[in-house]
Amino acid sequence: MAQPTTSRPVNPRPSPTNGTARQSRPTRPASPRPAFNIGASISRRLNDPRSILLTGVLLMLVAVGLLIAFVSYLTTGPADQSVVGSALSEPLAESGAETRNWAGLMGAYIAHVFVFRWFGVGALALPIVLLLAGLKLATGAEPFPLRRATIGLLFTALWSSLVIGYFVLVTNSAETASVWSGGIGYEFNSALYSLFGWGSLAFIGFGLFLFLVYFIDIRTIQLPSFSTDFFSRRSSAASDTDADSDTGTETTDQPVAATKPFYAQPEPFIDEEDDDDEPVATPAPASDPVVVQPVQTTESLPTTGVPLTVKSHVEPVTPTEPTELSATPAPTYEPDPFEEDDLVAQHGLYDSTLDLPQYQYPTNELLTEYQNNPRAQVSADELTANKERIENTLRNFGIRIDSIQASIGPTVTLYEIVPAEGVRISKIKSLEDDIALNLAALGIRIIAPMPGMGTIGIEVPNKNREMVSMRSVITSDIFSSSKFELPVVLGKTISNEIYVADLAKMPHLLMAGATGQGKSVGLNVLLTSLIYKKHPSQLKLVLVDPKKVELTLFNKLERHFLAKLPDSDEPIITDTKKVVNTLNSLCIEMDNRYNLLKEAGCRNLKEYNVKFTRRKLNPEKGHRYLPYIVLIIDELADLMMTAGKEVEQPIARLAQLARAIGIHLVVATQRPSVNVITGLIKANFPARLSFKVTSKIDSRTILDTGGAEQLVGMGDMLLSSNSDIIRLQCPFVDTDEIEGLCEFVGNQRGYDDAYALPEFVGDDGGQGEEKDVDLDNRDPMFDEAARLIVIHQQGSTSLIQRKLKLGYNRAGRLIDQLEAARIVGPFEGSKARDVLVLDLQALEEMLKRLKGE
Ligand SMILES: Nc1ncnc2c1ncn2[C@@H]1O[C@H](COP(=O)(O)OP(=O)(O)OP(=O)(O)O)[C@@H](O)[C@H]1O
Repeated sequence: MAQPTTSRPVNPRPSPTNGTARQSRPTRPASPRPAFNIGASISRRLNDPRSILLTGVLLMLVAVGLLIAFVSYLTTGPADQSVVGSALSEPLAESGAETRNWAGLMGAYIAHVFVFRWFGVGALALPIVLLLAGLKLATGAEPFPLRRATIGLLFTALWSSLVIGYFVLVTNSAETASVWSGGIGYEFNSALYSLFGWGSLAFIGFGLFLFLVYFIDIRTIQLPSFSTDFFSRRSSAASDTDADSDTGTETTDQPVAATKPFYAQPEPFIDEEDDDDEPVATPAPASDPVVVQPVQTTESLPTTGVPLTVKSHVEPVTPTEPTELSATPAPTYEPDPFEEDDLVAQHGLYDSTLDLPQYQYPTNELLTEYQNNPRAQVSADELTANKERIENTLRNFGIRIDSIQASIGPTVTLYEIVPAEGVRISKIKSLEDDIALNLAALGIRIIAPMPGMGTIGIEVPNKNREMVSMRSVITSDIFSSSKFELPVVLGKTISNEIYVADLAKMPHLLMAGATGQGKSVGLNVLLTSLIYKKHPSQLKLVLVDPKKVELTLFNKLERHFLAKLPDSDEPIITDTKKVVNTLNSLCIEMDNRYNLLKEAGCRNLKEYNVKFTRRKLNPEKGHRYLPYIVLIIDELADLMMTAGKEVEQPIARLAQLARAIGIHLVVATQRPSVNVITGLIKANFPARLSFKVTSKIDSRTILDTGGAEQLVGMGDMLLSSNSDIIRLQCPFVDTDEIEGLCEFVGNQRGYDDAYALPEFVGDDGGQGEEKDVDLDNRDPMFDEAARLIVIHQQGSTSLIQRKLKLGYNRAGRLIDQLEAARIVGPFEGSKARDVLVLDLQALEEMLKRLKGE
C-alpha cells in the first residue's frame, strides 16, 4: 500500500472552504466557473490533433525546400556567394533576380549558412531530420526511431564535415572544395593540423570510435566469424520451415508487421524456435513456488527477473497447466542476447503508446479551478474555543493532560493531546461519546492512541470546510511526478498532505458509504486520476454499473480505455447476466495472462511488459503488451441480490489471483452488510475505503472497526490498509468536468473498437442467447401459462408448476417458449424473470399473431 508523501509542510495553513459547492450532484452549485482562459485555449488548440497534422505537413514542406536549396547550393553555391553577400546591401529584387539557386535568394542564403559556413555536404542531414519528424507528426509513421535517427544524422553531419575538411586542407583545394566540408570542418582542421599534422586525422577517427561505442554499442556489431549470425540463422530456419511446412513452426524473415495500420510500429520479435540440434532450456530454480509478487514501484526498467544464464539456443516453449498461485515455477528461457540487441538497435524499444501515437493526455484546463471561500478558514477563536472545551471536558472526567496541539485539515482539525503521566488511554476511549456530546459537534472521532505516538487524537469537524478540488490534486507535484503504476489520488489527509496510492499495490479496493456521502464522486476521482496518467494502450477499464446512470459518461471512452465482451453493444455493463459473463471472461483473461507469464518466465505483469518492450518475447507465439485492467463495480449490492454466488465467486477468484497479472478490482456498495460484503469477498480486499455509513455495525463490516458512522459526509472518508486507518477528504470532481474530460479523450483518434475480452459461453449458452425453441411447436398449455404469468406479473417456473399442476421439466420448457415469444424476459439468476407483456389484452393480441390469425 502506498504511503502518503508530503508535498507541503506538516504544519499546514488554515484551510478555506467552499460551503456552496456541495448541495447536490450533478448540478454544480454556485461555485464560480473558471474565467475564460486564453492560455488554456491556446494550449488546447496546439494539442488539437489537427494542429499536430498541420505542423507535421509544414515540417515536411520546409524539409523538402531545404533539401532542394542545399543540393542546389553544392553546384551553384560558388556562383551565388557574391549574390548572398550583396543581398544585404542591394535592393532585394535585384539580388534575387541574379540567384542561381533552385530555391531562390532565400534558399541560397540559408544554404550558404548551413552548407558553406557550417557543415558542407553534411548539412543534408538537417532536412532529413525535419522530414522524419514531419512524417511522424503527420502520419505517425516512423521508418526509423526518430531520436536515434536524429542523433545519428547530426553526428554524421559534423563528422563528415571534419573528415572532408581534413582532405580539403591537405590537398590545398579550399578554393574549389571547401563547400563540401563547410566552415566547421575546414577551420577545425586548420587549427589542429598546425599542432598535430596528420595526427588530427587520428582525433577525428577517435571521435567516430567514441560515437560507435556509446551510440551503436560497438559490441553488438557482428563479425563475420560469428557462427550464430542472426540473419544467416534466421534465413536457414526459414528455409527449413519451407521444406517442412507442416511442422507448424513458422518463422518470418520480416519482423516488421506488414499488415499493421500505417502508424503501427514494428513488432517486437525473437524467434525462440530458431535452434538447431542442441536445445538448451534453463529451468527456473525450483525453490520458491510463489509466483505472485507485488509490482515494484520504481519506473526504471529492471532486469528481467529471471536468472540470466546466456545461452544461444532455446527450446520451444511447452505451455503448462494454468494458473494457481502455487503453480510450479515456469521454466525460463534465455534468448540470444545478440538477437535482442540487434532488434532493439534496429527498431528501438517497443513502445506501446505508438498504437495511438498522436494521443494527447488530458490537459489540466479541463478541470475546474474552484475558488475556495476565504471565510472558510478555521479561525483562531474556533481553535481556542475547541481546545478549551476539550481541556474542560477531560478535566471534568478527571483526565489531566500535559499539552494539546492542533493540525488543521481540509474537513476536520486534529487536536493531539499528550496525557499526563498515569492517565490510562482506555479511560479516554470509553469517554468518547461524552466528550463528543460536550463538544456538541457531529463527527468527533477519537484515536487513542495515535499510531506510533504516545498521544491521543481528537478530530473535530471544522465549521467551514475546504473544498479539495480535483484540479488542485491533479496538478500537484506529488501526483504529476508520481511513478506509481496505477496512481490514484484519494484526497487530502488531516495534515493537508495529498494522498496518492498505487492501485496496482493495493491491489483491490472495496468502497462503501451510505447514499449521498460521496461514493460516486469518489469513483469519478479514481477514474479521473487513472485517465490523466495512463495512455490508452496501458490501461483498460471494465465498468459495471447496475444503477445504469452513474458511469454512463464514460461511454465516450469506448475506443480508448474501455474493454467489453466481443459481442456486446454497450461498453458499460448494466445487465446482471452480462455482468456474470464479463466476470467469467475476466477470469479467462486472467488464466490466459498467467499462461503468457509462465511461458515468458516472468513473475508479474511489470516484468513481462519490460521483457516484451525489450523485444524478448515473440508476438507470433501469442505474446503481446498487456495493459492493466481495472474493473469497477458501482453497486455490488444489486448484483449480490440478483445473482449471489454467480458474482461472488468470480469476484473472489479475481481478487485472490489477479494482482500479479495486472487486473485490479474496485467494488463499491452503499449497503455494507454481511450478505453483500461476504466473508469471501472481504478477505480478498485488503484495502477498504468508507464514506459515512449509517451505523457502527456497517462501519465494522467494512473497516473492521467503528468510526465511519461519525464521518461528516461530502467525501469525508476513512481508508483502511495494512491495518492503518487514515482519514481523508476526497477531492471533488463535478459531472461537467467528467463530461469535458471524456469528450477530450473520446474525440481523439482511438482504436477501432473497445478492447475485446475473451468470449465466455455460460451454462445457459452464452450471453442470454435465445435457446433453440421452436415456437411453431408450442406446448398445448402455452396460452394458459402465458395468461397465468401475465395476470400474476411474475415470470416464474414454479408458478406454472403449481397453478397448472405440471412437472418441473414441462414448466421449464413452457417458460423457455414464453421467453422465445418475448412474453417473459431472460433468466436473471435467483430473481423471477421480468414479464414483458403488461395486460391480458396485449397478450391476446400476441397469441393471435402467434397463431397467424
Ligand atoms: N469530495 C467531495 N467534496 C465535496 N462535496 C462532495 C464530495 N463528494 C460528494 N460531495 C457532495 O455530495 C453529493 C453526493 O455525492 P455522491 O453522489 O458521490 O454520493 P453517493 O454516495 O454516490 O450517492 P448515491 O449512492 O446516492 O449515488 C454530491 O453531489 C456533492 O454535492
